Amino acid sequence: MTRPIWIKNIHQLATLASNKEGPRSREAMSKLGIIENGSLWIEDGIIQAVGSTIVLEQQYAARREEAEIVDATGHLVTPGLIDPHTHIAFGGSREQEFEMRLEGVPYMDIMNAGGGIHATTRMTRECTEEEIISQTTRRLDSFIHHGVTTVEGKSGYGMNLESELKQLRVMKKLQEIHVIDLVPTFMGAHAVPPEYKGREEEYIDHLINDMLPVVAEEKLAEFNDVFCEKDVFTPEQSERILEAGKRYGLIPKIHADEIVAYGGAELAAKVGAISAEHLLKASDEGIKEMAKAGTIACLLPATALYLREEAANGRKMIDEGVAVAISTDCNPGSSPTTSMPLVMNLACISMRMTPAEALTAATYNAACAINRQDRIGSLEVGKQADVVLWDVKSYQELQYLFGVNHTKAVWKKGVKVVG
Ligand SMILES: N=CN[C@@H](CCC(=O)O)C(=O)O
Ligand SMILES: [Zn+2]
Repeated sequence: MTRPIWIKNIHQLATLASNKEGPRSREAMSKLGIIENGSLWIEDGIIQAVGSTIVLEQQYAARREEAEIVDATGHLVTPGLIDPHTHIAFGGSREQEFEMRLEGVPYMDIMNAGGGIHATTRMTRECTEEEIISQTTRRLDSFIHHGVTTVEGKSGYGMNLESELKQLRVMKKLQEIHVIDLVPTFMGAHAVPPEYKGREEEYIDHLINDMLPVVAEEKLAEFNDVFCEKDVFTPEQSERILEAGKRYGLIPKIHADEIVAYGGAELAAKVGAISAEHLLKASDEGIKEMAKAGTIACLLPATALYLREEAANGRKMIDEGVAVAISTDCNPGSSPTTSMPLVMNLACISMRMTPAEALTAATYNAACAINRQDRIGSLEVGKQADVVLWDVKSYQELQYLFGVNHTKAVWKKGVKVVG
């Protein structure tokens, strides 16, 4: 039996609790369920009680000696942050491309010349499972130190049956050995591999007929993602791939309208995608359709910054009724960061979201984007005790003091893993 944990005297406890289920948009994104001088009682990895310290002192009067007490005077406590979009399991790195881009070479030109996603695919194919596990573990360690307790991860640097399965199996193993919960997405449609150049439809047939059945059979993924972009997959091809995934129980996600407006947001609404990603160039019509369909916008302001592009219009999306989540997009090319706190800062600075909206986007709405809102994303009785204690007094201060990692302690399923 492990000792209960009682985190008390919390200056500001942002529970993110609400009596309304489902992704939040408009003013619901600003409601953080704040408790001043709050308390959390954690036992068996689960939150047993949430409330003011005065109330929990009475409730647990008979058991206070039993508990390990954490005095959070002067501190903010939030749910563990959730990163709903990463490409975390890969081999190698691409710092020379970073220099090329700084000299002005566009991201897609590098990719079309065989670099970018193709370069990482070559390096990932060459790695053993053990090598990818070791490189990915370093990134997961960095995530947890930034207060992130759950991470979605995509395949897509294999682009053949063997290597796609290798990436997904690596994530399955990491799920067993690392404290972070990893949520796997199949993204065989990250690009058309060079060996299929000019035979795009054949690659799609291969993906649908040979890859999807094995991914589903081995239960290696929950979602199916496509890079719907000019010179990658057209909306029609993307729809075919996502509809095929649905037949295997994989929920659609789409990398949409990142570089050019391409109808990705509209397609996300049409196929019932749980989320559409990037959306820098999403059309007004596409945003409206996403709001109507309940598709979450998963916005990646660190990627926009890194590519020196104008960020997606998060403000407009929230005002139009789209639920917004945010993510690092952690990948070796367009956003090699593991800092969700920085992403929250950028959501405020580059997407004109409020500090409260940024926190909702990195917790509850991020949980919704990976279909986990029943167990994570808010601090409520019965939910997993994924908790972060921050070295600031409020969520406002967390977003204001930007570019700094204020994580002081992290509990994953009630076990202290940082601090
Ligand atoms: N845009 C497509 N895929 C990734 C980048 C992958 C890479 O450059 O390796 C993204 O979401 O940003
Ligand atoms: Zn991505």
